[in-house]
Amino acid sequence: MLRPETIAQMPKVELHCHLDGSLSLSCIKTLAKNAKINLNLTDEEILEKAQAPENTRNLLEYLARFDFVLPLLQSYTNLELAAYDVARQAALDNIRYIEIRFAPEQHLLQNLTLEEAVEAVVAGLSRAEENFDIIANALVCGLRQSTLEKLEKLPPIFDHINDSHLVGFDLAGDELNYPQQKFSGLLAQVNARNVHITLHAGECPHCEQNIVDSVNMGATRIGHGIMSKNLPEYQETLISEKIVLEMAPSSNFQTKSVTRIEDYPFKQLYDMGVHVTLNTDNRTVSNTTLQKEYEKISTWYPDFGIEDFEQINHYAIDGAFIDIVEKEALHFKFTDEYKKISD
Ligand SMILES: O=c1[nH]cnc2c1ncn2[C@@H]1O[C@H](CO)[C@@H](O)[C@H]1O
Ligand SMILES: [Zn+2]
Repeated sequence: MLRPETIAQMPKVELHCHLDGSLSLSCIKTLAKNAKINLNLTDEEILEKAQAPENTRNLLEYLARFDFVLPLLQSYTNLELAAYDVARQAALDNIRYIEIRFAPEQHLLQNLTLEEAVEAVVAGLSRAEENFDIIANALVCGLRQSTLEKLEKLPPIFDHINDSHLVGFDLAGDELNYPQQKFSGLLAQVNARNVHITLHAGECPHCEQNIVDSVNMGATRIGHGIMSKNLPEYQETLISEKIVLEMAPSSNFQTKSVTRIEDYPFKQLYDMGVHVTLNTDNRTVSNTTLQKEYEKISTWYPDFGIEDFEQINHYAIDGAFIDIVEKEALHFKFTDEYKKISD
């Protein structure tokens, strides 16, 4: 088992982090003040509302926790501050490259347009890049429970926004009731624009088919993908196609993807050669940091060593939605820094 100080030294990549689920306490308070919303709550009460309890029963109960912060994220200023806040926390977590995702349609209650919501987030990420040693990009999420009419407004965002920080598309939300098949037309519109795709899939019990369908619809990464453990014949395809699984241990236990460590497939998939990665999913809702997720993995699998953590970061770099030159620079930097930690 690695010491927390060793884990803290490791540079990290995070591919799966939701903006709205990851706001710090101080940021939540600032956003409320700006929005002229009187929360009238102690710090403990704020966190209680923003975090999912351990006895959360399923994904839908987990997602209900987002209702608390969304009213605070309805202006350009607040979205910019929120994006800055999450990238700042990531830099403190020794993350050098992060992709932060959000669903623009949830931020339009005060007359922002979809494009303005994206511009605000991208502006906050750019400002964080100036102040911290981090590269921070944005992903646009569609919500599965949304109407197709609303969802079809998302692909054109990629025509209208010409900013290098906007790097990909995701589908999040209710996987229990909205399987992947429903979205083939939408994803064709995303593919037509050559936009990178990662999709939440295989997060819920009995949802494994969504993983196969997601890859067939153009996803090169899968959000969680826990149920791939039930697809022994398909694991070879995940390996040969170098599909990246964005796993998030704390979140996966809270949503009851799994309930026993023996059933968590991270190490088994890693040993087979599947490109697994570690992520927070939601720093606040899951009350975590990437440091804590690494510590958890190190405790569960004491043999998972520095070189294994380095390997999953190289997998994450390979799967990142950036160009080959940026990837090479990150690979080089990580190899160099991990070597120093091992020495
Ligand atoms: O683990 C997850 N699975 C599915 N959807 C999620 C998860 N975490 C967050 N969101 C959803 O994504 C939206 C945009 O960030 C959040 O508002 C939440 O509804
Ligand atoms: Zn997620």
